Amino acid sequence: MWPLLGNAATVVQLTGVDPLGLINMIRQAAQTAKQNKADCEHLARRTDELVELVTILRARGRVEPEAARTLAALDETLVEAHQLVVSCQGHGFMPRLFKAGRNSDKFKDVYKKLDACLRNFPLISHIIINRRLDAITMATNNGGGGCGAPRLDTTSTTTTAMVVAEEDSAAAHGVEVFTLAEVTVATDNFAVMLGAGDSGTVYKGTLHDGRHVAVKRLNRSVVRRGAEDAFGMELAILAPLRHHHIVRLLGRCAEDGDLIVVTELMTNGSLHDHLHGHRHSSPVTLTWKARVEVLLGAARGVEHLHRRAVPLVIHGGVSSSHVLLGDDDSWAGAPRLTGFAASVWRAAGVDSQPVTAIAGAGAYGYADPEFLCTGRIKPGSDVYGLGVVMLEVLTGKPPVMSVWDERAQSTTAPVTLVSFALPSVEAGRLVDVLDRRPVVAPAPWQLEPLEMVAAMAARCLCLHGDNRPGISEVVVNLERALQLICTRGNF
Ligand SMILES: Nc1ncnc2c1ncn2[C@@H]1O[C@H](COP(=O)(O)OP(=O)(O)OP(=O)(O)O)[C@@H](O)[C@H]1O
Repeated sequence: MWPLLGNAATVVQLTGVDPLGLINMIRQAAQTAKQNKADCEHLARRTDELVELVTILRARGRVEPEAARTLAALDETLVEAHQLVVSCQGHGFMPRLFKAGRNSDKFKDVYKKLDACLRNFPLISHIIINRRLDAITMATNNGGGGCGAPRLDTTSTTTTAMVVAEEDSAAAHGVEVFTLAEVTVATDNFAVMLGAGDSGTVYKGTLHDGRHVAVKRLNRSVVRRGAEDAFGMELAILAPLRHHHIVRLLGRCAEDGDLIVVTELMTNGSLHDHLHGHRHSSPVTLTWKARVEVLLGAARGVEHLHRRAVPLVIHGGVSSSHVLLGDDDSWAGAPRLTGFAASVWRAAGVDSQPVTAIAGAGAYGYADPEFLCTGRIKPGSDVYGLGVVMLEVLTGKPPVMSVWDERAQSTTAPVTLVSFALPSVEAGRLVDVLDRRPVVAPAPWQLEPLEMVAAMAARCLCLHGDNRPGISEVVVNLERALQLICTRGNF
């Protein structure tokens, strides 16, 4: 189709309109379409979803041959989409060209082409990063010592490679590079700890320009195979993500064996701390409205990763510790996802994909049972994690806990929240496990929206990923539950 794509002019370049301009023109033309109005508007929405991708690719400047081929096909499809929408405006010679009957086939054809382009991008990113890793590994192993020089151990080689490989991506997305001295000053020598996770410890900091930030420093004393690789991967995956419900990556530092990620500060900590910590009067524990708002925000973040991010991402670690809450006035409506160390780019054309040793599908209590059996991760693994978070929010209980055994007069060995609460939910007895902090004795009209959330949680927690709902269905369900709560008095 486009044999010399590396350097060849694309259709868009030939027509003199850039892809963002075309997307805009499609949007405008759809508004005035007279025939196939619904199809035109749908097509406009689909092409609107490409704005992020096109912006990122333009920011990169240099385009690899694989990406150039797909970009050219995308350009060509955008031109076709624009012609099709214009043809539906009912004047000129185009309407004669695309008769109504044939138009529906034309729309299908354009959707197919758009899908084909979008499916290619994760694969392309994968190829490009692997190629860079190979080149860097070869250079590191051959360089400096010549024949007989000792080979670096694979972990540190891969680490160097990952860090360098993410540099292109991070730089293209405006991620700043900080020196260790700058980070040390910003954090007052790592004085205030915000939290700690599997891959590092997070500190509070203030940059020279006054921005408050969270600084995650890989805990190098923890010998965890692959932890450093995860760090580089986290940067590469997080750098291009821009969404209201995903924490924003601001900077990084790789110096003197220190690997540091700088993100925006989420001043109200994690959902886990609010639900299970020692806060006496957290707004999350006070109302069901706030709780469902937080769930909805988290679900929207996952929806972005699964359906709109470029490349698509599987989070791999959805948990209440990875749902962060922001400013006082808007925090309940603006939770953001973090914890991307186990994330992977979604592979094209497969239902599930193998993961490396460093990635997974959730910590204990959150892990997708299908992943535990097969070792393969899929978007449904995140839906399972979100199902556990939904149960945490409904019951106020942590993902793993001990329960009091009346007969033995002692606490049991730790059990998961799923095995503790799901039987009651499935039996229609949510009240038996419902958290009483927001409403001590909920009336049936208050229980109804919570039962909607519980029923959705139960579906998210199906053993087989294929039986779980897609993330957009979860979002719609939570929107409905929230709407019901709001119309019934914001309890
Ligand atoms: N941007 C932030 N603002 C405020 N607190 C944060 C921020 N990032 C992390 N934290 C705190 O630090 C804790 C651990 O951070 P994070 O989830 O990134 O680490 P992690 O569990 O090691 O992640 P991963 O699973 O990616 O390794 C969080 O639960 C939260 O309490």
